[in-house]
Amino acid sequence: MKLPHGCTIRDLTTHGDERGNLTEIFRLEWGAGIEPVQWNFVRSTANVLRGVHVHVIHSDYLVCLEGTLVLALSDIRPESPTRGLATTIALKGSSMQAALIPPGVAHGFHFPEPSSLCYSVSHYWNVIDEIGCRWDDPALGLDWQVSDPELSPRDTTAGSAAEMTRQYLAVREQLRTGRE
Ligand SMILES: Cc1cn([C@H]2C[C@H](O)[C@@H](COP(=O)(O)OP(=O)(O)O[C@H]3O[C@@H](C)C(=O)[C@@H](O)[C@H]3O)O2)c(=O)[nH]c1=O
Repeated sequence: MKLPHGCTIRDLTTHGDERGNLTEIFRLEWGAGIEPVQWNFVRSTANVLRGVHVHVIHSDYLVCLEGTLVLALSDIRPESPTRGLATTIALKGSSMQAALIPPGVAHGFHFPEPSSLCYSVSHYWNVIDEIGCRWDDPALGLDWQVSDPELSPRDTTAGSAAEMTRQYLAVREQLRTGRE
């Protein structure tokens, strides 16, 4: 499966015994492309959809611990070799994988069943870095296979993918010039 440039999916090894099981979900030495500063734990009820969001600053590193996470990715970076590439991948708690999403790759999470997600970020949560759009805007190129998901108020009133891209580029430029 082709992923947007810089995204990775890593298979994790689960060690089972009579008590249950244990899975290492992150080691710095794996070179996963992130040095986390914050970890979040998220529970979602069935048919919740979070996103679509894109970040200018931070990368996300996520593992579905229980249930199913359908991860949707859409590359909005104008300079990316995979610009416009969009795909969906099912990550399962029963066979854990870790996904890395770099800045500029718009993403959404759909949970078809009650699910738990653990994710870390490369930079502390900052509302400036929370840019989003309507999850079902056709311009994202995503084949969600979802109807009428549960959304947050913010995601329900989000604008178009074109507006999200404009905002992403404006914030990126603002941060670049602010650094100079
Ligand atoms: C993301 C985040 C939220 N919050 C708070 C804000 C709010 O009160 C509550 C729920 O936040 P949100 O509605 O923004 O959560 P959510 O819609 O799940 O936001 C997440 O969506 C996925 C798709 C991502 O890409 C994440 O980076 C993040 O944007 O938690 C924090 O305190 N720290 C955090 O790191």
